[in-house]
Amino acid sequence: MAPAQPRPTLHLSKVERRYPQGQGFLEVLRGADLAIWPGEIVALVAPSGTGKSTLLHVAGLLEKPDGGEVFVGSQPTASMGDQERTRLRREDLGFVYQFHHLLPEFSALENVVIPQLIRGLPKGEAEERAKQILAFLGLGKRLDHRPAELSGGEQQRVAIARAVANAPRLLLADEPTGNLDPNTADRVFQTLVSIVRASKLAALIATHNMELAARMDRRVTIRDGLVVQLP
Ligand SMILES: Nc1ncnc2c1ncn2[C@@H]1O[C@H](COP(=O)(O)OP(=O)(O)OP(=O)(O)O)[C@@H](O)[C@H]1O
Repeated sequence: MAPAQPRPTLHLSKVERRYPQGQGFLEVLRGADLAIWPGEIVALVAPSGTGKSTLLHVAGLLEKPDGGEVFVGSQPTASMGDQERTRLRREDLGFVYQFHHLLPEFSALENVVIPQLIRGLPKGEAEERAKQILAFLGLGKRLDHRPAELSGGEQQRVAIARAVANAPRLLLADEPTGNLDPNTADRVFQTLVSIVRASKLAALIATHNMELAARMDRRVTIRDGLVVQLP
């Protein structure tokens, strides 16, 4: 039997997305194509207002495309129902945002454990895994701290730990270091890359920081509603 063809972890195929504007529509994505392969870290470097968040929302199955298809692995998602999309999002995708969105009343450990419990993992296993990931990210001594008792960089590392705890296939990050000073941003970015590499994930990371973008495997931008490769 012929070996299975390798597939991108994420494949946006001719994706269209438009929003009502006045009498007509604002065409934000007009047939955007993007494939991200296992283990690849791709930077999305797009000027404000060109559709970066729209692309991340469509890739993250938070918004449905108005045309085209979004494949997560081999699964086409455009015609999936909400329940199935939620399941796929929970199992296959991890999200990191500019502001960490941690649960303020829970500890660092609990913030990483809770999404795993929601997915159905036994508590002991979820805690063990959370401890390992937090230790890998240099937070082994901060397990019991609540978000307000952590520095900005530490909070963002907890958010990264939470995003990878369910062993997603794809990590989507929107300005994950945008809220941090340059030195902390650099350290957080390094830990993000190291955990993505160690877990053999694929990642799409939106950033305005060209220095960080230069250290990723590939850079893309959005031009006239299409995804364009940058040098
Ligand atoms: N729900 C919506 N309804 C109407 N227009 C929208 C909606 N969401 C986004 N837009 C418009 O679509 C365009 C692209 O928005 P998007 O948020 O994707 O930009 P962006 O590149 O992420 O910008 P930034 O970097 O400033 O966040 C913008 O002109 C925005 O005003």
